[in-house]
Amino acid sequence: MNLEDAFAWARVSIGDSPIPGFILNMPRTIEGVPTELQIARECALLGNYDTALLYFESILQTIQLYAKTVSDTSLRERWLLTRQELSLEFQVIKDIGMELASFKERPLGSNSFTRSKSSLDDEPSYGDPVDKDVWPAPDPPARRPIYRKTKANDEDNLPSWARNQVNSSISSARAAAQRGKAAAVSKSAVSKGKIGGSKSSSSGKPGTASPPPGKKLVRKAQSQPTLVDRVAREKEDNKEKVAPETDENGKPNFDGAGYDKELVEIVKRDILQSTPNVRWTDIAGLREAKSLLEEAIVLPLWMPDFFQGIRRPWKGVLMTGPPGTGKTLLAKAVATECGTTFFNVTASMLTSKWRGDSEKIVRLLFEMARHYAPSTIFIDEIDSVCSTRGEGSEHEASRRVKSEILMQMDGISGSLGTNAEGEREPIVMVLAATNFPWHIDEALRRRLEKRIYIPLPDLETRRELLRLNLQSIKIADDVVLEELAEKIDGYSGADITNICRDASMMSMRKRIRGLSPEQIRSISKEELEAPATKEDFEAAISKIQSSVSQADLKRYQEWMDEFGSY
Ligand SMILES: Nc1ncnc2c1ncn2[C@@H]1O[C@H](COP(=O)(O)OP(=O)(O)OP(=O)(O)O)[C@@H](O)[C@H]1O
Repeated sequence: MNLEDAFAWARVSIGDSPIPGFILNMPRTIEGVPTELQIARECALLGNYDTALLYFESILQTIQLYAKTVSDTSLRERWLLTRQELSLEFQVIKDIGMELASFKERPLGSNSFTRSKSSLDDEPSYGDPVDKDVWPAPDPPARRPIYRKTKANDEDNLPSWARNQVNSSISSARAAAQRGKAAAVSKSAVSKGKIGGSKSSSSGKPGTASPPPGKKLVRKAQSQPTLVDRVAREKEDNKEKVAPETDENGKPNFDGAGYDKELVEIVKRDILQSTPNVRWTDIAGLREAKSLLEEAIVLPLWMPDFFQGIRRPWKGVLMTGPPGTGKTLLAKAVATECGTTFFNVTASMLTSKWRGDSEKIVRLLFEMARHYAPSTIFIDEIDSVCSTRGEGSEHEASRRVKSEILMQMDGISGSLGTNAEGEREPIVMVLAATNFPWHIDEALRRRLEKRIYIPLPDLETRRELLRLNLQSIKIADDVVLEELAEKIDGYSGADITNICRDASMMSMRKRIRGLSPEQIRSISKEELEAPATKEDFEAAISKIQSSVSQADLKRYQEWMDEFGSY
């Protein structure tokens, strides 16, 4: 369908039917988008907001579906950006439509708009509002003509002011499209049209044929912001409210245009952690895991030319193992030590708190990660959002979130090549953790190319853990860390931290037993901070059992034998 045909169709349908059937039958191809967009904008210009919105919806959907099929990240990003801009336009048109509807609901009567005989027989026309200060001028689109198709020539049925406007819009749109400046199309088309007004009336000189009805109102309407003004203003607002110029590191702030401001704030506040402040030295043992993570993340940053082609960096790393073994700490240390921006997401955040918005959050998250690259996205408890697909109990929303994560991970090129603009691809690494690796969807498992096991601490690590945990408290001379470390075989790092905390509070508990609140308050700090004894540690160990069973360990071993990738 060429532009004229499409437009003729659209014009015929305006007024004939609230939902023109041809829209529903329209082929949804990406090639059809420019034409559809042209029609959508023309419909908006002529005040047929319902039809314009239908077109916009179809366009947004087409772009979204198409973007999913584009493997080139930068190209896909550009499509998604275009989609964001169009959805802003869509929103503005929707707002205008709603505003207009609210005018229509007001009764026509003494305190409303008066009707006068129109130069067009079948067209409603409005005179001046009775009280201009109280009642705003109705939006000119309310006066839109109802066009009817004739055998002779469709355009004959258009009043000349509208025909001139449409023709000039189309020709300028064509010219601009040829120059490849799509943005200019809307600007010139809309500003010329002033949404249902006319060029001639804007200059105060009526056109050659009958001027548009309700000239005074049209003039008044011209002082109102145009579609383009509103889009531009909304973008400005977004920038002002969402994105100050630079962050604390002097990096340009993420421009959340096109996204719900609240979502951008949520991600910035709850997920983005620029400095998690955990060092390798804060983590006991796990030497293998540390060096693997370093290799996966630091080396590609240091030697980008080496990590090309088959040696591209890993897209994702899965850390699995019993609970409390330091997986979260490792992820934080990666971000601190490697200087990457850290996005800390727990899957439960996505599945509960923002149900409904979860997919948008995932999209936003990856977009922000690319903006602040090099970035590490840490997804804890990934099994709860990416469990095996198609299970009966699977919720539709979590299925969509899962698909979005997979799609976004595919978008991480993993190569350090250059994009169409000659810029280096941003490095975004997904680091996931789970205590239930057997629940993970196989498609996700494949994308998490490195799958490493974070084990229970061995003897040396347990000793180191005791040392780390006890460095800020006093311990009695009878405490031998080596002996203690042997006694707590089978305990996780988190269990050991609990034991140390409990033991360090034993002397205080003994000291305050049987005392009144008054007496407790009068105890000196020195007395309370008596060193933890061997007896205290033994009491703590007898109270706290290991949180990991042998059966669990066996299951991890079996899974790693089958799917592990070091
Ligand atoms: N290797 C370690 N070095 C230092 N502290 C550790 C280590 N392992 C565990 N801990 C302690 O255990 C706590 C829990 O660790 P972390 O949250 O990293 O475990 P996790 O494996 O992510 O647990 P979960 O699977 O339950 O989320 C830490 O805050 C820390 O006190």
